[in-house]
Amino acid sequence: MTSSQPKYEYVDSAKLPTRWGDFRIHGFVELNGQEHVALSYGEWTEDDIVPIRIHSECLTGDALFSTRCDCGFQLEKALQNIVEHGSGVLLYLRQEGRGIGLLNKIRAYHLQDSGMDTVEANEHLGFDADLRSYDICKLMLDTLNVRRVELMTNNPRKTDALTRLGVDVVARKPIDHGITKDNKGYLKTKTEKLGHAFDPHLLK
Ligand SMILES: Nc1nc2c(ncn2[C@@H]2O[C@H](COP(=O)(O)OP(=O)(O)OP(=O)(O)O)[C@@H](O)[C@H]2O)c(=O)[nH]1
Ligand SMILES: [Zn+2]
Repeated sequence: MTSSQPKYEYVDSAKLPTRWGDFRIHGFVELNGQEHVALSYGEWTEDDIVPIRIHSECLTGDALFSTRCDCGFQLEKALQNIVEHGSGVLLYLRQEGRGIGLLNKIRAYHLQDSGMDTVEANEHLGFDADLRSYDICKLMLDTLNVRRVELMTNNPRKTDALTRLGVDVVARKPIDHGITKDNKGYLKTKTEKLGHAFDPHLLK
């Protein structure tokens, strides 16, 4: 393989009506076969600031209604925010379990059931705390003609990654939805060990 070969490519787009409004879905694939999607809503020009969310796959939270994390709540809120604003993009990255995969996340949950926190559990299994890469976001945003964004996140790594990729992150919008008795400890650990920007009053 030569270094000039693209690592990812755009595949196709289609309509995607949702509970909140009519989105379009855009498919992308990495050379290793990993598939990702972006949802877009409304219209913009390349000078506009577009609200976006980079969402990491969480089967348990996004599809199975888990309250162990905040993912499902954030996903819904992001789509609602986009429709309310009238335009925006959700990048749905298939990086389950912060990149360790679904079954390893279940192993990590089991360790957390016995008292470890989310970072300790990853490390016990031989993984770094966070293995995610955001490089494909650049191709996704370029394909959708998005240059300037308001990023919905509490995770400063996402802001830094987009900025390094040449995306103009004009603002960050906190997304503090879905704090439950089951995930407060997890969110506190994210704040203390992973640098997430949660309002400490919300986690009391
Ligand atoms: N390894 C591991 N992954 C987890 C755990 N709980 C949630 N995840 C994964 O973490 C990812 C979501 O990351 P979060 O740290 O919740 O949030 P974030 O995406 O970094 O930040 P926000 O943009 O603020 O939501 C998803 O891929 C989840 O599957 C856990 O205990 N262990
Ligand atoms: Zn989750």
